[in-house]
Amino acid sequence: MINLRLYSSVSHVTTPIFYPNAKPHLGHLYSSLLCDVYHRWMQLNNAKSLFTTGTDEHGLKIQIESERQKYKTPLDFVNKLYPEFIRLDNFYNISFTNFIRTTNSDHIANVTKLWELCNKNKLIYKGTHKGWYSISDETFYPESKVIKNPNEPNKFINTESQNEVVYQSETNYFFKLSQFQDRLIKFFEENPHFIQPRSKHHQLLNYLKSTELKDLSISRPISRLNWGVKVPNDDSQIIYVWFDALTNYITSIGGISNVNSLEWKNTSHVIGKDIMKFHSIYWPCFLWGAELPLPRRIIIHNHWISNGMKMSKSIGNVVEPIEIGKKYGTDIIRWYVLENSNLEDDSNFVEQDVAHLKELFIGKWGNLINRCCGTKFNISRSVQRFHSENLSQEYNEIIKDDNLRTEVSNLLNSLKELKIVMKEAIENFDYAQILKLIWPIINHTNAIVQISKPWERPELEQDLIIFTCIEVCRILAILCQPIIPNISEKFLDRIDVLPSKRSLSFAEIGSDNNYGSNSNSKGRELPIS
Ligand SMILES: Nc1ncnc2c1ncn2[C@@H]1O[C@H](COP(=O)(O)OP(=O)(O)OP(=O)(O)O)[C@@H](O)[C@H]1O
Repeated sequence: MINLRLYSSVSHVTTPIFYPNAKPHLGHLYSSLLCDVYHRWMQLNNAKSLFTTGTDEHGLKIQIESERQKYKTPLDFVNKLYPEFIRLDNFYNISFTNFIRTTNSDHIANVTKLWELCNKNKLIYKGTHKGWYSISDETFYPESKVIKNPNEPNKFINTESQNEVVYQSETNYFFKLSQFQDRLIKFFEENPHFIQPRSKHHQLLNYLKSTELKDLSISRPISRLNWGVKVPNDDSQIIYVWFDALTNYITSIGGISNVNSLEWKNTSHVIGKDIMKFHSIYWPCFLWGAELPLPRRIIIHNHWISNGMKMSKSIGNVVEPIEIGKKYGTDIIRWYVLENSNLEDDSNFVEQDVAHLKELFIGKWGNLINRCCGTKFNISRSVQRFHSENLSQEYNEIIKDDNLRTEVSNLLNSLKELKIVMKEAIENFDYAQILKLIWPIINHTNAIVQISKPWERPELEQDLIIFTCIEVCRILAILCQPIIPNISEKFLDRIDVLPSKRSLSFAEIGSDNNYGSNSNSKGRELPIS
């Protein structure tokens, strides 16, 4: 049991678990970043926050790739590749709290248990399955979605993902998915926020209303697929990789016995649109089939594109995130990726824009802090003098210039507005909206230093202007910790903000009455270079 008195709330966010069939790329980093910012924000807000990621290690795609690369067993193959995902996370400060590997024994026990619960409820039966299977997508496609491959006339592809399909006929276990069609439609209609963004909710609802759900094959004969969890009481069949993979979300909260927990009720699954059918249709039905509650919601994001196609391990059209992070800095990439994407649209990676962003960080934001830390000023004295939540009287009395007073008041209003927008935007994973508001605030603060020339003003006026500008820098650095943890830390260190005063409650004007003690000394390093 969680002691809620210690926390303002409880939250759990998950990335998809990724196939370790090759090294991760920018797309994987994107899903992880969306979750990391949410998780860090929750923690900054004093919430108990869990963050699950991991690797989906079973299935035909892994089996085939491991054979192709001449590994002794698929386990040897995934053992070699799963650390690459952890390496990427560590490199980018992705602060997951739980890493699930589907080859772990506790996970396998959960998959077996979920199967048994669905079976007990008479939702699983044995039958013959004929159809077009895509190994790459690990799914069957209906005849209507299969065409000849225009480049290789002897082969076939499906029209959804364009990946190759092969015809298979075999004995499988089936899940009675068709029974859940009306319940799904009703649930989506009554819970329009379960699938976000709204466009995806409508897309799924339209699909469900126009397409008859067929029962789903949820096992493969061991002769075709041997790398996976065995069907309980039938050693000749292996459980379908999606039934296995989706269960990881329950493994991460401590297993099926914990699904009535607050963590589960507050779980947000973040996924790419390529896997929305599995999460939005199959997953709720598997859970209902076992009489288990659903998570809070599913957040679906679009893709990073390269050469006009989804960036993908199998195609190889990828941006290598560690290389690019070494070149520009991980926080610059974190910011770039989040500022140049949104859930609704596909995004293109443009390296020139990353270089430009880095210049902005150094030339605008870093420079603003350096200016305030100049030896002509005294941040500590300014803070001692003016730390107060309401400075309007001081501004009226000390700053005689009407124009400057108006500029300062507008600046402080945009800072307040940012905090309000941030709360809602983070809840909706809409980070670009926040980041676009930050540069105008920095530019505005720089302009105020430029036009007011505090170095030419009497001490009291100078201190008030410096106090205002450095408060903007301090508050922005506190608010941006979830997005750029390293750079924010450097900024806050540079102005000597105590580690105990970096939580969200200190992101208010005047809330820290004691910082900047040594900031205007000569010889202090630049915050970023
Ligand atoms: N181009 C992309 N843009 C955004 N997210 C992506 C992208 N590629 C993968 N992802 C993330 O990874 C998930 C899929 O993981 P997976 O390991 O199957 O990646 P993949 O590169 O598409 O793999 P493969 O090419 O082997 O099919 C997506 O749902 C999404 O969360």
